[in-house]
Amino acid sequence: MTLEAIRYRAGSLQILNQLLLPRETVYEEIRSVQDGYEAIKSMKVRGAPAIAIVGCLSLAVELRAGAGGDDPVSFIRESLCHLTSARPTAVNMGRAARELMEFTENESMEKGGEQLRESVIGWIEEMLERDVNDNRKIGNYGAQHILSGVPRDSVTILTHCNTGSLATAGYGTALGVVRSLHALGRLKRVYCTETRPYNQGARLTAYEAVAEGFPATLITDSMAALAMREKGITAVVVGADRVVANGDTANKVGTYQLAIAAKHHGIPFYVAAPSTSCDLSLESGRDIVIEERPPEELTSINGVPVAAPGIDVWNPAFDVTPHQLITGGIITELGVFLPSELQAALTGRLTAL
Ligand SMILES: CSC[C@@H](O)[C@@H](O)C(=O)COP(=O)(O)O
Repeated sequence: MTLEAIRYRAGSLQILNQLLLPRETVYEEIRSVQDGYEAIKSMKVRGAPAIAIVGCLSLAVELRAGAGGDDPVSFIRESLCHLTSARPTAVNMGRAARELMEFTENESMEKGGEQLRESVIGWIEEMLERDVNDNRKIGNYGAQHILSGVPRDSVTILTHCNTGSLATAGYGTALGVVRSLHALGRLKRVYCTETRPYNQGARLTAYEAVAEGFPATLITDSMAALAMREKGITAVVVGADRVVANGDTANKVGTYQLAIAAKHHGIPFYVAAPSTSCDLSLESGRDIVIEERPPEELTSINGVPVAAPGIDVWNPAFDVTPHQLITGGIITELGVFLPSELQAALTGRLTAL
Protein backbone atom coordinates (compact mmCIF):
# COMPACT_ATOMS: atom_id res chain seq x y z
CA MET A 1 0.00 0.00 0.00
CA THR A 2 1.10 3.62 -0.49
CA LEU A 3 -0.26 6.40 1.67
CA GLU A 4 -2.11 9.17 -0.09
CA ALA A 5 -1.54 12.71 1.17
CA ILE A 6 -3.27 14.35 -1.80
CA ARG A 7 -6.56 13.19 -3.33
CA TYR A 8 -7.53 14.89 -6.53
CA ARG A 9 -10.40 13.70 -8.71
CA ALA A 10 -11.84 15.86 -11.48
CA GLY A 11 -11.73 19.22 -9.78
CA SER A 12 -12.18 18.06 -6.20
CA LEU A 13 -9.13 18.29 -3.91
CA GLN A 14 -8.70 16.72 -0.51
CA ILE A 15 -5.59 16.69 1.66
CA LEU A 16 -4.70 14.44 4.54
CA ASN A 17 -4.43 16.70 7.58
CA GLN A 18 -0.90 15.81 8.69
CA LEU A 19 -1.25 17.75 11.94
CA LEU A 20 -3.55 15.00 13.19
CA LEU A 21 -1.34 12.04 12.22
CA PRO A 22 -0.71 9.45 13.53
CA ARG A 23 -3.70 9.66 15.91
CA GLU A 24 -6.37 10.43 13.33
CA THR A 25 -6.69 10.08 9.57
CA VAL A 26 -8.80 12.99 8.39
CA TYR A 27 -9.05 14.26 4.80
CA GLU A 28 -10.03 17.90 4.37
CA GLU A 29 -11.58 19.53 1.33
CA ILE A 30 -9.60 22.35 -0.32
CA ARG A 31 -12.07 24.57 -2.17
CA SER A 32 -10.00 27.63 -2.96
CA VAL A 33 -6.54 29.15 -3.25
CA GLN A 34 -7.00 30.60 0.25
CA ASP A 35 -7.75 27.10 1.64
CA GLY A 36 -4.60 25.86 -0.11
CA TYR A 37 -2.53 28.74 1.31
CA GLU A 38 -3.77 28.07 4.85
CA ALA A 39 -3.19 24.31 4.61
CA ILE A 40 0.42 24.98 3.53
CA LYS A 41 1.10 27.70 6.09
CA SER A 42 -0.30 25.65 9.00
CA MET A 43 1.57 22.56 7.75
CA LYS A 44 -1.54 20.41 7.32
CA VAL A 45 0.23 19.65 4.09
CA ARG A 46 4.01 19.85 4.07
CA GLY A 47 7.10 18.62 2.27
CA ALA A 48 8.56 20.64 -0.59
CA PRO A 49 7.03 18.72 -3.55
CA ALA A 50 3.62 18.31 -1.87
CA ILE A 51 3.45 22.04 -1.08
CA ALA A 52 3.83 22.94 -4.76
CA ILE A 53 1.33 20.34 -5.94
CA VAL A 54 -1.36 21.24 -3.41
CA GLY A 55 -0.80 24.96 -4.01
CA CYS A 56 -1.26 24.58 -7.77
CA LEU A 57 -4.16 22.13 -7.43
CA SER A 58 -5.98 24.60 -5.16
CA LEU A 59 -5.74 27.02 -8.07
CA ALA A 60 -7.04 24.36 -10.47
CA VAL A 61 -10.07 23.83 -8.22
CA GLU A 62 -10.98 27.53 -8.38
CA LEU A 63 -10.34 27.69 -12.12
CA ARG A 64 -12.68 24.71 -12.64
CA ALA A 65 -15.35 26.72 -10.84
CA GLY A 66 -14.84 29.55 -13.36
CA ALA A 67 -12.58 31.89 -11.36
CA GLY A 68 -11.05 34.77 -13.30
CA GLY A 69 -14.03 35.14 -15.66
CA ASP A 70 -13.18 36.16 -19.23
CA ASP A 71 -9.58 37.07 -18.36
CA PRO A 72 -8.14 34.58 -15.87
CA VAL A 73 -4.51 35.75 -16.28
CA SER A 74 -4.55 38.30 -13.43
CA PHE A 75 -6.35 35.87 -11.14
CA ILE A 76 -3.73 33.21 -11.84
CA ARG A 77 -0.85 35.64 -11.27
CA GLU A 78 -2.22 36.93 -7.95
CA SER A 79 -3.04 33.42 -6.73
CA LEU A 80 0.44 32.10 -7.51
CA CYS A 81 2.04 35.07 -5.79
CA HIS A 82 -0.06 34.46 -2.67
CA LEU A 83 0.67 30.70 -2.62
CA THR A 84 4.42 31.27 -3.02
CA SER A 85 4.48 33.48 0.07
CA ALA A 86 3.13 30.74 2.36
CA ARG A 87 6.52 29.09 3.07
CA PRO A 88 9.71 30.68 1.75
CA THR A 89 12.46 28.02 1.94
CA ALA A 90 11.15 25.20 -0.26
CA VAL A 91 11.73 26.27 -3.85
CA ASN A 92 9.20 23.97 -5.53
CA MET A 93 6.17 26.28 -5.21
CA GLY A 94 8.09 29.32 -6.49
CA ARG A 95 9.46 27.36 -9.39
CA ALA A 96 6.06 25.88 -10.30
CA ALA A 97 4.57 29.38 -10.10
CA ARG A 98 7.18 30.78 -12.51
CA GLU A 99 6.75 27.97 -15.01
CA LEU A 100 2.96 28.02 -14.81
CA MET A 101 2.86 31.80 -15.28
CA GLU A 102 5.11 31.54 -18.33
CA PHE A 103 2.84 28.81 -19.73
CA THR A 104 -0.27 30.89 -18.98
CA GLU A 105 1.12 33.97 -20.69
CA ASN A 106 2.06 32.00 -23.81
CA GLU A 107 -1.34 30.29 -23.96
CA SER A 108 -3.17 33.59 -23.43
CA MET A 109 -1.88 34.85 -26.78
CA GLU A 110 -4.30 32.47 -28.48
CA LYS A 111 -6.83 31.54 -25.83
CA GLY A 112 -9.00 33.28 -23.28
CA GLY A 113 -11.72 32.48 -20.72
CA GLU A 114 -12.79 28.85 -20.62
CA GLN A 115 -10.20 27.60 -23.10
CA LEU A 116 -7.32 29.17 -21.22
CA ARG A 117 -8.61 27.83 -17.92
CA GLU A 118 -8.72 24.30 -19.39
CA SER A 119 -5.11 24.50 -20.60
CA VAL A 120 -3.86 25.76 -17.25
CA ILE A 121 -5.81 23.08 -15.36
CA GLY A 122 -4.29 20.43 -17.67
CA TRP A 123 -0.77 21.69 -16.93
CA ILE A 124 -1.42 21.56 -13.19
CA GLU A 125 -2.99 18.10 -13.25
CA GLU A 126 0.11 16.68 -14.92
CA MET A 127 2.21 17.70 -11.89
CA LEU A 128 0.87 14.77 -9.86
CA GLU A 129 1.92 12.13 -12.36
CA ARG A 130 5.26 13.83 -13.08
CA ASP A 131 6.20 13.91 -9.41
CA VAL A 132 5.45 10.22 -8.81
CA ASN A 133 7.40 9.23 -11.95
CA ASP A 134 10.37 11.36 -10.89
CA ASN A 135 10.31 9.86 -7.41
CA ARG A 136 10.36 6.30 -8.77
CA LYS A 137 13.46 7.19 -10.77
CA ILE A 138 15.08 8.81 -7.71
CA GLY A 139 14.33 5.66 -5.70
CA ASN A 140 15.84 3.44 -8.32
CA TYR A 141 18.97 5.53 -9.00
CA GLY A 142 19.59 6.01 -5.29
CA ALA A 143 19.19 2.32 -4.44
CA GLN A 144 21.52 1.24 -7.25
CA HIS A 145 24.14 3.80 -6.26
CA ILE A 146 24.13 2.79 -2.60
CA LEU A 147 24.17 -0.92 -3.47
CA SER A 148 27.09 -0.49 -5.87
CA GLY A 149 29.26 0.16 -2.78
CA VAL A 150 28.14 -3.10 -1.10
CA PRO A 151 27.59 -5.66 -3.88
CA ARG A 152 26.17 -8.50 -1.78
CA ASP A 153 24.96 -7.09 1.53
CA SER A 154 21.72 -5.62 2.77
CA VAL A 155 22.04 -2.00 3.80
CA THR A 156 21.11 0.12 6.80
CA ILE A 157 19.97 3.65 6.09
CA LEU A 158 19.56 6.63 8.38
CA THR A 159 17.06 9.27 7.30
CA HIS A 160 15.65 12.52 8.67
CA CYS A 161 12.30 14.32 8.61
CA ASN A 162 9.61 12.91 6.32
CA THR A 163 10.23 12.53 2.62
CA GLY A 164 7.78 9.77 1.73
CA SER A 165 4.34 9.61 0.17
CA LEU A 166 3.15 12.19 2.68
CA ALA A 167 5.66 14.81 1.49
CA THR A 168 5.16 14.24 -2.24
CA ALA A 169 2.51 13.12 -4.72
CA GLY A 170 3.56 9.55 -3.90
CA TYR A 171 6.52 7.16 -3.51
CA GLY A 172 8.77 9.78 -1.88
CA THR A 173 12.30 11.08 -2.37
CA ALA A 174 14.74 9.95 0.36
CA LEU A 175 12.11 7.56 1.67
CA GLY A 176 11.56 6.53 -1.96
CA VAL A 177 15.19 5.31 -1.98
CA VAL A 178 14.38 3.32 1.16
CA ARG A 179 11.22 2.00 -0.54
CA SER A 180 13.22 0.86 -3.58
CA LEU A 181 15.84 -0.87 -1.38
CA HIS A 182 13.05 -2.64 0.48
CA ALA A 183 11.40 -3.72 -2.79
CA LEU A 184 14.75 -5.19 -3.89
CA GLY A 185 14.95 -7.16 -0.64
CA ARG A 186 18.16 -5.31 0.28
CA LEU A 187 16.98 -3.09 3.15
CA LYS A 188 18.22 -4.39 6.45
CA ARG A 189 16.84 -1.48 8.46
CA VAL A 190 16.04 2.20 8.28
CA TYR A 191 16.70 4.44 11.27
CA CYS A 192 14.49 7.52 11.34
CA THR A 193 15.14 10.50 13.56
CA GLU A 194 12.17 11.95 15.41
CA THR A 195 13.00 15.37 13.85
CA ARG A 196 12.33 17.92 16.56
CA PRO A 197 10.62 20.27 16.94
CA TYR A 198 7.80 19.21 14.61
CA ASN A 199 8.41 15.47 14.85
CA GLN A 200 7.86 14.69 11.17
CA GLY A 201 10.08 11.63 11.70
CA ALA A 202 8.27 10.25 14.75
CA ARG A 203 4.78 11.11 13.52
CA LEU A 204 5.02 10.69 9.75
CA THR A 205 8.06 8.63 8.69
CA ALA A 206 7.47 6.14 11.50
CA TYR A 207 3.79 5.96 10.49
CA GLU A 208 4.68 5.40 6.86
CA ALA A 209 7.38 2.83 7.71
CA VAL A 210 4.95 0.81 9.82
CA ALA A 211 2.21 1.08 7.18
CA GLU A 212 4.60 -0.12 4.45
CA GLY A 213 6.22 -2.84 6.55
CA PHE A 214 9.78 -1.43 6.37
CA PRO A 215 12.11 -2.74 9.10
CA ALA A 216 12.43 0.58 10.92
CA THR A 217 13.70 2.01 14.19
CA LEU A 218 12.93 5.42 15.63
CA ILE A 219 15.69 7.39 17.38
CA THR A 220 15.86 10.90 18.81
CA ASP A 221 17.90 13.42 16.84
CA SER A 222 20.49 13.41 19.62
CA MET A 223 21.13 9.67 19.12
CA ALA A 224 22.16 9.96 15.47
CA ALA A 225 25.95 10.13 15.94
CA LEU A 226 25.83 7.19 18.31
CA ALA A 227 23.71 5.20 15.86
CA MET A 228 26.32 5.91 13.16
CA ARG A 229 29.03 4.50 15.41
CA GLU A 230 27.07 1.51 16.77
CA LYS A 231 24.50 0.42 14.23
CA GLY A 232 26.40 -0.18 11.01
CA ILE A 233 24.79 2.63 9.04
CA THR A 234 25.63 2.18 5.33
CA ALA A 235 24.45 5.61 4.16
CA VAL A 236 22.55 8.68 5.33
CA VAL A 237 19.84 9.73 2.85
CA VAL A 238 17.84 12.93 3.34
CA GLY A 239 15.51 15.06 1.22
CA ALA A 240 15.82 18.70 0.24
CA ASP A 241 13.78 21.84 0.23
CA ARG A 242 16.21 23.68 -2.03
CA VAL A 243 19.49 22.66 -3.66
CA VAL A 244 21.42 25.62 -5.07
CA ALA A 245 23.97 25.84 -7.87
CA ASN A 246 27.06 24.82 -5.86
CA GLY A 247 25.17 21.89 -4.29
CA ASP A 248 24.58 23.49 -0.87
CA THR A 249 21.28 22.10 0.34
CA ALA A 250 18.56 23.49 2.60
CA ASN A 251 16.63 20.76 4.36
CA LYS A 252 14.82 20.21 7.65
CA VAL A 253 16.80 21.58 10.58
CA GLY A 254 19.09 18.89 11.96
CA THR A 255 20.33 17.78 8.54
CA TYR A 256 23.57 19.77 8.82
CA GLN A 257 24.63 18.06 12.03
CA LEU A 258 23.84 14.64 10.49
CA ALA A 259 26.16 15.46 7.58
CA ILE A 260 28.96 16.47 9.95
CA ALA A 261 28.54 13.27 11.97
CA ALA A 262 28.42 11.16 8.78
CA LYS A 263 31.68 12.72 7.57
CA HIS A 264 33.34 11.94 10.90
CA HIS A 265 32.28 8.28 10.63
CA GLY A 266 33.15 7.94 6.93
CA ILE A 267 29.50 7.26 6.01
CA PRO A 268 28.32 8.50 2.59
CA PHE A 269 25.79 11.31 2.84
CA TYR A 270 23.16 11.59 0.07
CA VAL A 271 20.54 14.21 -0.76
CA ALA A 272 17.54 12.86 -2.71
CA ALA A 273 15.49 15.50 -4.53
CA PRO A 274 13.72 16.04 -7.84
CA SER A 275 15.15 18.68 -10.17
CA THR A 276 12.11 20.80 -9.19
CA SER A 277 13.82 21.25 -5.80
CA CYS A 278 16.97 22.64 -7.45
CA ASP A 279 17.49 26.36 -7.79
CA LEU A 280 20.37 27.32 -10.04
CA SER A 281 19.53 31.00 -9.68
CA LEU A 282 21.22 31.01 -6.26
CA GLU A 283 24.95 30.45 -6.15
CA SER A 284 25.43 29.31 -2.59
CA GLY A 285 23.47 28.29 0.48
CA ARG A 286 24.12 31.67 2.08
CA ASP A 287 21.50 33.13 -0.29
CA ILE A 288 18.68 30.84 0.88
CA VAL A 289 15.98 32.43 3.03
CA ILE A 290 15.40 30.23 6.08
CA GLU A 291 11.87 30.18 7.45
CA GLU A 292 11.56 30.83 11.18
CA ARG A 293 8.48 29.36 12.83
CA PRO A 294 6.53 30.22 15.99
CA PRO A 295 8.18 29.55 19.40
CA GLU A 296 5.22 27.40 20.50
CA GLU A 297 6.49 24.59 18.24
CA LEU A 298 9.40 24.22 20.68
CA THR A 299 7.81 25.17 23.94
CA SER A 300 4.88 22.76 23.70
CA ILE A 301 4.01 19.40 22.19
CA ASN A 302 0.43 18.86 21.05
CA GLY A 303 -0.58 21.93 23.02
CA VAL A 304 1.05 20.68 26.25
CA PRO A 305 3.74 23.07 27.54
CA VAL A 306 7.17 21.42 27.94
CA ALA A 307 9.51 24.41 28.40
CA ALA A 308 10.02 26.88 31.22
CA PRO A 309 7.63 29.82 30.69
CA GLY A 310 9.41 33.03 29.64
CA ILE A 311 12.41 31.41 27.93
CA ASP A 312 13.51 32.95 24.61
CA VAL A 313 13.24 30.63 21.60
CA TRP A 314 14.98 30.40 18.21
CA ASN A 315 13.10 28.13 15.80
CA PRO A 316 14.58 27.98 12.28
CA ALA A 317 12.69 25.30 10.33
CA PHE A 318 15.63 24.44 8.04
CA ASP A 319 19.40 24.48 7.90
CA VAL A 320 21.89 24.47 5.05
CA THR A 321 24.32 21.59 4.54
CA PRO A 322 27.47 22.76 2.73
CA HIS A 323 28.14 20.84 -0.49
CA GLN A 324 31.50 19.54 0.81
CA LEU A 325 29.57 17.33 3.26
CA ILE A 326 27.36 15.75 0.57
CA THR A 327 29.84 12.97 -0.03
CA GLY A 328 27.55 10.28 -1.54
CA GLY A 329 25.92 12.55 -4.08
CA ILE A 330 22.70 14.28 -5.05
CA ILE A 331 20.11 11.78 -6.26
CA THR A 332 17.75 13.26 -8.86
CA GLU A 333 15.40 11.78 -11.47
CA LEU A 334 18.26 12.31 -13.95
CA GLY A 335 20.80 10.26 -12.00
CA VAL A 336 23.21 10.65 -9.09
CA PHE A 337 25.64 13.56 -9.25
CA LEU A 338 28.36 15.05 -7.13
CA PRO A 339 27.51 18.59 -6.01
CA SER A 340 30.17 19.93 -8.39
CA GLU A 341 28.40 18.20 -11.31
CA LEU A 342 24.88 19.38 -10.52
CA GLN A 343 24.76 22.47 -12.73
CA ALA A 344 26.03 20.61 -15.78
CA ALA A 345 23.62 17.74 -15.10
CA LEU A 346 20.58 19.99 -14.81
CA THR A 347 21.40 21.97 -17.89
CA GLY A 348 21.78 18.76 -19.90
CA ARG A 349 25.55 18.88 -20.21
CA LEU A 350 26.18 15.75 -18.15
CA THR A 351 24.46 12.38 -17.95
CA ALA A 352 23.94 10.06 -15.00
CA LEU A 353 26.78 8.41 -13.11
C1 LIG B 1 10.62 15.97 0.66
S1 LIG B 1 10.76 17.56 1.32
C2 LIG B 1 12.28 17.63 2.19
C3 LIG B 1 12.19 17.14 3.62
O1 LIG B 1 13.32 16.50 4.05
C4 LIG B 1 11.85 18.14 4.63
O2 LIG B 1 12.71 19.16 4.82
C5 LIG B 1 10.45 18.45 4.55
O3 LIG B 1 9.63 17.57 4.46
C6 LIG B 1 10.02 19.80 4.67
O4 LIG B 1 9.62 19.92 5.93
P1 LIG B 1 8.25 20.55 6.35
O5 LIG B 1 7.58 19.47 7.10
O6 LIG B 1 7.50 20.99 5.11
O7 LIG B 1 8.70 21.73 7.17
